[in-house]
Amino acid sequence: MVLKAFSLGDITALSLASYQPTLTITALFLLLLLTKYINRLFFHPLSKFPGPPIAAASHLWEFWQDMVCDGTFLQAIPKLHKRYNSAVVRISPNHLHINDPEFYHKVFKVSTDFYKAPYFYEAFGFATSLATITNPDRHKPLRTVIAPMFTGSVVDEMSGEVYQMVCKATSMILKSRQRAHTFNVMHFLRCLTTDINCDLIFGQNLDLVESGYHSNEFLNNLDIFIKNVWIMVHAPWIARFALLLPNILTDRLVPGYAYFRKQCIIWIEGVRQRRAKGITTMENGRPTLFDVLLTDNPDKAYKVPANSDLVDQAFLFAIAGTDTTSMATTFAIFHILSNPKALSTLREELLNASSIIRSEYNYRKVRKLPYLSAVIKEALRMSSPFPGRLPRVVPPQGTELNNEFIPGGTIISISSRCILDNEDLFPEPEKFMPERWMGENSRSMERWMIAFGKGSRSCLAMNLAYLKMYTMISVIFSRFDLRLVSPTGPKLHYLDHALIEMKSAVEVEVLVDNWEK
Ligand code: HEM
Repeated sequence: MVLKAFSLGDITALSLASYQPTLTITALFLLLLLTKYINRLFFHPLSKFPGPPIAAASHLWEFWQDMVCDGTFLQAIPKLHKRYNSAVVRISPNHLHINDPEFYHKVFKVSTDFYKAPYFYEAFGFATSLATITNPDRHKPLRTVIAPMFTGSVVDEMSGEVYQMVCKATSMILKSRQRAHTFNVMHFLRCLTTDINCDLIFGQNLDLVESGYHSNEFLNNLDIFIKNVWIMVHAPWIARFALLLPNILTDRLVPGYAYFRKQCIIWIEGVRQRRAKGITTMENGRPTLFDVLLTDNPDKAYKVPANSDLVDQAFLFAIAGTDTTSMATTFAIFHILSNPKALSTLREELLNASSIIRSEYNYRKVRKLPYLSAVIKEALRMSSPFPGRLPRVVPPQGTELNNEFIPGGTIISISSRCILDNEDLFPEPEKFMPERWMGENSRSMERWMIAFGKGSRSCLAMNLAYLKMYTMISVIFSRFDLRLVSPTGPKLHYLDHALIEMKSAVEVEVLVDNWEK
């Protein structure tokens, strides 16, 4: 009995003694955390701005929207601005979201001193690419080397080839139509844009259209990568760590990532091997983007970088050139087919222009067709493939909005959806109205065509994106009478995964092939 009492007392005393340091450390840690949260909530320079207290105190709110609610940031943001009745809301301890169209032009302009935010751009796993470099002194020279590949006149020269690829692709629709009367628009356009893109960037054609536009490993892995993109942003150390592991483990940790890098290495190696044989251009005499990137250019102080930097570049162009244009064009096809008036106006314009579309494709003239141009702008407005945060850092001297000072170093975001759905700029924004880009307002409206961004970091390949969109839409609607099978509702659903991830599949049926008649 004595022994038992002694043992129990002793054990309790002993365990308390051994737990004491752990308890003290835990208590200290919690106290530190609490002090940090209280400081962020009440004494931080951004505490004067409204927002959910959880967002002010920790990164949990942003994490919750991205990871747990799976890319619902876009829906949550306008609600916050409404709830707090403010153009500025705090969405993270050091991050403000701003809903003010004029302020957009202060940030997204040529020679801006609001630079891209490293926490975001460097986390995607291709940190030295043109789009993700945050340091302007490294970005500007690289852009000068790549930009000549995408000028208006260079892109004009590609129009014949792109037209041929689009025509061939539309013929494949008919072949597949013999098996099934409908086709998945997004899937078809992704295969087409991937073929065009790989040709231009690496001089290699994946032949996705030719092989009956079946899903392939590249597109499957692109889907997987985009689906999991927020893991990279919220836990960037995972990607860094994953890269040190064998590919099979990397793919477990950040799905799609290892495949993508491996595929980029194969493409770049293909260009290297061709060049080693003395062939420095494609058959059409034009160099590919990687012919340019694999050549020192002393005039522009460009030296071919390390292989990992080239892979980053390939990674960016493989993603940027594929889903962006196909998504915007899917939106165009869906909305045209959902609006009988838009469909008949477009068909009439294209019918009258058949000499510059069907007989001999003249892109310079096609891109001046007024209704087609308005349709494309409206589709870009309604889709905006990069709809959410494109965060920038406020320059050291700080900035001002509505007489409120925002200190230097603050991260700010202006989601393009907030501008493109702004009722003052675009009345009844949920409606597809190409006419809003026409008539006497058309020039002033250009200021709000922000789907490609604006300024020094705007889309480098805007001309190419337009070429693809004009050609795909003009050929498809000249050639076919189509019927929308699904969705039959007024909206396309998508999630914000930095790039949009489509949730609605647009299914269309070919009724008549007008070019067969
Ligand atoms: C409808 C189609 C497209 C849209 C709406 C679009 C939109 C954008 C936007 C908004 C940005 C700026 C992103 C930011 O601020 O972080 C951007 C950058 C960029 N885009 Fe596009 N894009 C499209 C197609 C393409 C295509 C087809 C390519 C390449 C083949 C491309 C290559 C790039 C590159 C390289 C940048 C980085 C430019 C820089 O920072 O200097 N884009 N794009």
